[in-house]
Amino acid sequence: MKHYTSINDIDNIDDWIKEAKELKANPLKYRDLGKDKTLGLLFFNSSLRTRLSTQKAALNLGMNPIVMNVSGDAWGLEFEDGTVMNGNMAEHIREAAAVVSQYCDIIAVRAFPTLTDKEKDESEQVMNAFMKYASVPIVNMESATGHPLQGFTDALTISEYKKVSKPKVVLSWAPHIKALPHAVANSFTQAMQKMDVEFVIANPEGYDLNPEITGDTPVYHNQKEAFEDADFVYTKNWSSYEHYGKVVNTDPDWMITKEKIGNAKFMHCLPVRRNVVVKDAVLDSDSSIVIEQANNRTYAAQLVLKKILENG
Ligand SMILES: NCCC[C@H](NC(=O)CCC(=O)O)C(=O)O
Ligand SMILES: NC(=O)OP(=O)(O)O
Repeated sequence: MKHYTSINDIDNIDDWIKEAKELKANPLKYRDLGKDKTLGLLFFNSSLRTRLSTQKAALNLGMNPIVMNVSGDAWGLEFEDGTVMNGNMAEHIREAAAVVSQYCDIIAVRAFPTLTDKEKDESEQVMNAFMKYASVPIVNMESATGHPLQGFTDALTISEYKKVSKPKVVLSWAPHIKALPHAVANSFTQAMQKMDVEFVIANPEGYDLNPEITGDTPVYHNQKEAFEDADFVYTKNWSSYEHYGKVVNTDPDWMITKEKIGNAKFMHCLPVRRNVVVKDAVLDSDSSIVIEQANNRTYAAQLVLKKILENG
């Protein structure tokens, strides 16, 4: 594998899950694979889990991680071609990506969407510019439309906790005060579509995800109906896709409660706002597997880095 920018880069999710479980059982087995190799992590946005688990994954493989907060610390980056750069942006991505490629053997990038310019977000301008102008492999640490390290982590976690061979998995929208990206929901959907699970999505009217991603997956506008016999309830807020980037509903009736989820396991990528998205009683109960889910971020990232290192 050269780059890892989408769930579509996973050739066989069952094989990947098996390999990630082996890494989790023996995380230092390949500690010489990345010896003297450098992983550069570039953050255009905040992060706790991705920032730490991806570094931990690199360290487990013997790599040296170096981290930069691009927004604020680096020069403002211009992504448009042919512009007269007489505004705020001091450096073009063409030079920046080429230069960082000289220091790093793999570059990982986090860059959220604008949520105002649908066309620009869907063009994955930042991720694609790095792929084009860097000369080393690129890893997506959450881009405008996808969070494939999270999506694969979620598949691994469901595989670990499932009690039946084909569990029912529900992706449920929940309220939030801010307009959030679609990336996590998109990658989770794509990961579930590759797994042997019964997968459905629950969201209010006006919150249907990009139909090109949801495809044949059933979408319910009634949360109760969707939650019937669920084994896993994966919760995430996202802003409207149809009314792009807008918050068109904050109905607290969509918040996740103990009563609603019954015996299902509760999942969330984190960070999560307590008592807005989900009640304390869920997060503080045995139903919640969010901490182990976050633990799995390390092994998901480790497998991705391992596959890229082995390729080159
Ligand atoms: N990487 C995991 C989620 C990141 C981001 N969440 C956030 O921005 C939450 C911000 C807040 O709660 O203020 C998202 O939804 O894509
Ligand atoms: N789930 C996740 O990506 O968390 P961070 O935003 O803290 O990295």
